Amino acid sequence: MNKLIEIERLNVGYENKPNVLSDVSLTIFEDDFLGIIGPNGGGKTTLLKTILGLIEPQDGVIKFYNNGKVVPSLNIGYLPQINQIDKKFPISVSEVILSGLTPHKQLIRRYSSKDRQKVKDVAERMGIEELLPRAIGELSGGQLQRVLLGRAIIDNPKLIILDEPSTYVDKLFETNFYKLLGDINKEIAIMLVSHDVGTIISLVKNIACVNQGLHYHSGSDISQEWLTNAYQSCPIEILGHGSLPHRVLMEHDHLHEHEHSANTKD
Ligand SMILES: Nc1ncnc2c1ncn2[C@@H]1O[C@H](COP(=O)(O)OP(=O)(O)OP(=O)(O)O)[C@@H](O)[C@H]1O
Repeated sequence: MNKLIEIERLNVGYENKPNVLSDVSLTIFEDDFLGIIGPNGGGKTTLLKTILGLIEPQDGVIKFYNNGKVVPSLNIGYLPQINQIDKKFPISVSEVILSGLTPHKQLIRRYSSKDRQKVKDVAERMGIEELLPRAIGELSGGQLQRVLLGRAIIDNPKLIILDEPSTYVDKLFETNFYKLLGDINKEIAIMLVSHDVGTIISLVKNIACVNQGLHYHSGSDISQEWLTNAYQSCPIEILGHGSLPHRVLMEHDHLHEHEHSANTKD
């Protein structure tokens, strides 16, 4: 399987908060569906922002690949936490989706009729065609999520990164949303941050637990037993609901997490 992103020995921190991520290594594959779990303040968003180039690491390497060859950058779609969106901003659904077509995602640009057709196609796929002329302030949380997902995929990215997409969203909506993600994952790699472990473990192909360090679980070898172990070494704030898939737990080593688990809270 081809690599898409390779992260080696990453150290990331802030001026007043060093060592948010310590010695983190991770590989994301071309058809990956990678779940990112971990406690509040464990560094999940920091990891996403570093991959997106929004934060400069103190140390370490991030390599991007296209068809197995190293490239300088990658087209990545980002779906922010919904509470980061200012719903009072006077902008329509179609404008939000269109803004996903610009290199720096700025809002002002001239768009062609081809661009507008792309918006229609994406909206159709997301099931939100009727919402296109509406202002984003009029939307429900679930509708807004679809709009943001449309914005994230419109530019044919190799990877989309979703930060807690199910926050404030009802269960029926969530099920449909995850179906949509499964469909998108046939073409695009997905990195999904969630506290809702119960839901994501039935969806993802691999899991990384981020708690200053990173522990990688390949192939979703996840069970109730795994969850108990993970909870000890990578405490997860909100445990998921619904039934867990029963898969065989493979042997794995939590040493790295234990090394870092002492001082990872805010
Ligand atoms: N801009 C910043 N300046 C200083 N410290 C920051 C900044 N952003 C995050 N932090 C700190 O870095 C740590 C990791 O934060 P981060 O948002 O990456 O965690 P998280 O795992 O995404 O948390 P949550 O699950 O609550 O979203 C926290 O202690 C946080 O307070």
